[in-house]
Amino acid sequence: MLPIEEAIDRVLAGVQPVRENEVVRLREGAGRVTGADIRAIRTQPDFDASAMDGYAVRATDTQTQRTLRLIGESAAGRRFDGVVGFGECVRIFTGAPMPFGADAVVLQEDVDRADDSVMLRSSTQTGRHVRPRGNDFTSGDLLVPLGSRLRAASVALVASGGHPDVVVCRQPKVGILSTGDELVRPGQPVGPDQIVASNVYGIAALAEGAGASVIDLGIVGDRMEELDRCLHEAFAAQIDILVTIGGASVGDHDLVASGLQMHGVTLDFMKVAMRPGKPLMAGRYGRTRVLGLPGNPASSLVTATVFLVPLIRRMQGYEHTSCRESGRLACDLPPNDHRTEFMRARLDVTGDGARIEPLARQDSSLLSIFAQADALLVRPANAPKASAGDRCEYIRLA
Ligand SMILES: Nc1nc2c(c(=O)[nH]1)N[C@H]1C(S)=C(S)[C@@H](COP(=O)(O)OP(=O)(O)OC[C@H]3O[C@@H](n4cnc5c(N)ncnc54)[C@H](O)[C@@H]3O)O[C@H]1N2
Ligand code: MOO
Repeated sequence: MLPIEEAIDRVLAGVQPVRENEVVRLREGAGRVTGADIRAIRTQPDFDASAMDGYAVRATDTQTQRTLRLIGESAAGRRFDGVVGFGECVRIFTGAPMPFGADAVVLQEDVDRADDSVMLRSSTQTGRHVRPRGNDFTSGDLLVPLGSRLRAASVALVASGGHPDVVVCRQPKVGILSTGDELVRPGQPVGPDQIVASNVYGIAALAEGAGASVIDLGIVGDRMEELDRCLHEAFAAQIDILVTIGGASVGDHDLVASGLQMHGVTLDFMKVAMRPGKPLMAGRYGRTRVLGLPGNPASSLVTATVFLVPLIRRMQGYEHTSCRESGRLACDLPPNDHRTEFMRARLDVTGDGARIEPLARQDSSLLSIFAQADALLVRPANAPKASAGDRCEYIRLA
């Protein structure tokens, strides 16, 4: 059986980022990867602006004059058109353009006012409480470089730079095919001996969270002709990654490995030294990467977290695909065998760092337990017994 690190390396080997660009509305841009350098097409602010509510003054005047004459008002969106002369001031509000002649703002808390007379309690200096033109950025400045994931602040920055749309890389396209005679869709009548196909929902959520677009390719029964027809349709859909669920093990009805091979998929490996998720296939069909995940719900979610998410990240150009963090065990653990174990666990992050405690039941069919887990505690292959307080690695679950 292949060690997990080697299996991950082999899945990621030679993966090229998707570099086909498309233009999306900015509201759809969050989480996407930029396909070009994004430069400002305006200057922000495009005028010297007040940073406070108060009075726009000529700083030098305040060295000699403490009483100034109020000659108008500058509000955000509606500037004062005149010029501030010697001994004069203008009422001003945060974000409003500085009037010509004025070069500082005195806070309203620091004056006494009687009608058109404004009495300053102290002098001020040039530039005080003024945001100069271009304080944030200037037209032509690089706002977000090519290949960056657009976060909340970056989409706001791109908007501020004057762009209603943004050039992004096409998302990696993942097709998910569920296999098994026993499966029906949620909401459909569940016959005797049938269960609801649940894995596709969890895996689609993981894939979309990692930045992919997902097509649900449906459910295929345990018959070779049916599987072959579905694979044909799947590859015709121009997907970057095909994920199959179930039928990956050694039972008489586990047809996926032979079905994939008959269809022309080159399988690189079919088993990994991990728990859960031992029956795991990886291969290629032309430029499409193929992952054959096991059917047990926890096994499929763990293998998707460990293999599919990094593959999607690499296809978006991320070098760092591993999301392991370090914490301390909350309890003792027995020695591990030759399979790296991913234990569904509770995470408690306090000022002293992360404490991590595996949940009591680790059976790979238990979605109710998985849904309570915050993290996967990683027990390396052949790890000796460990004690509460020992360092350990974990993968935070989204
Ligand atoms: N003799 C052996 N038996 C098994 C081995 C082994 O090494 N020798 N490996 C076991 C391990 S480990 C796993 S994991 C499972 C994986 O088997 P498959 O990938 O072939 O999965 P299935 O048999 O199709 O299904 C297993 C289980 O999961 C349910 N399932 C399947 N698809 C879905 C779905 N889309 N949503 C929800 N649940 C699903 C299915 O009904 C089964 O209960 O094999 C062990 N056996
Ligand atoms: O390795 Mo299987 O994934 O335990 O259930």
